[in-house]
Amino acid sequence: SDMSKERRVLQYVLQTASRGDPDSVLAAVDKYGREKEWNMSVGDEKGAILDRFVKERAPQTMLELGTYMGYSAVRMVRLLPQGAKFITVEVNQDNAAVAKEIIAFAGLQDRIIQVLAETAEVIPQLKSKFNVESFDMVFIDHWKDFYLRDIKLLEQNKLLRKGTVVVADNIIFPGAPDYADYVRTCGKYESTFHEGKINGKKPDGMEKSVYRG
Ligand SMILES: O=C(c1ccccc1)c1ccc(O)c(O)c1[N+](=O)[O-]
Ligand SMILES: [Mg+2]
Repeated sequence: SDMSKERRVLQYVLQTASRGDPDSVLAAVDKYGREKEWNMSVGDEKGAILDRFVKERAPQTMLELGTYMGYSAVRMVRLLPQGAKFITVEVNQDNAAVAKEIIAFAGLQDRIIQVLAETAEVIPQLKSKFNVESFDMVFIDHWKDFYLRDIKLLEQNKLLRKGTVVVADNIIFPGAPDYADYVRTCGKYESTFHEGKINGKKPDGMEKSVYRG
């Protein structure tokens, strides 16, 4: 069968970006998405907001739910201090394989732990399997109807602590209304919405929720 869209993006990155240069990798994914085929990476507008959150929090431990092609993993790890621990979880084998190549091309393979699993399965194992006490920051960007289930799993497994910053993509499109309602009204988070368009046109945004501990 012919190449998947994700493989076409990878080929474009390998042919046009500079090895070991994360910014050129991000620019290539964004350019391909703008000029050729849209892809569901967080992109440059919401990505710039994410950059600011990462710089402000400077997390030593970070978790991402939903690697996809590795765009947001590259985006965030490029801003982390060298010793930081970054774990990203993806259930789709083909996309995880593309992400592995994009992350390696960006030169960040030694700073990213990729896990191929369902998030509900791996969240309860993170402390034991990956020697994590708790996360300073979490980025949620996988299936929208799993957001609420998984933030509750993170709470129950004591993986959040006072000041943990939880950022969730796609609050408007495709939307995660039950998640947004929960973080805004349960009393455990200081939650704010940050508007950011998809591909410069489609209204969307991310929710930033700081755990009160
Ligand atoms: O689900 C979609 C989707 C829905 C409909 C059509 C295309 C993609 C999507 C859209 C934008 C995202 O940022 C994103 O993370 C996702 N996703 O799959 O997780
Ligand atoms: Mg998304």
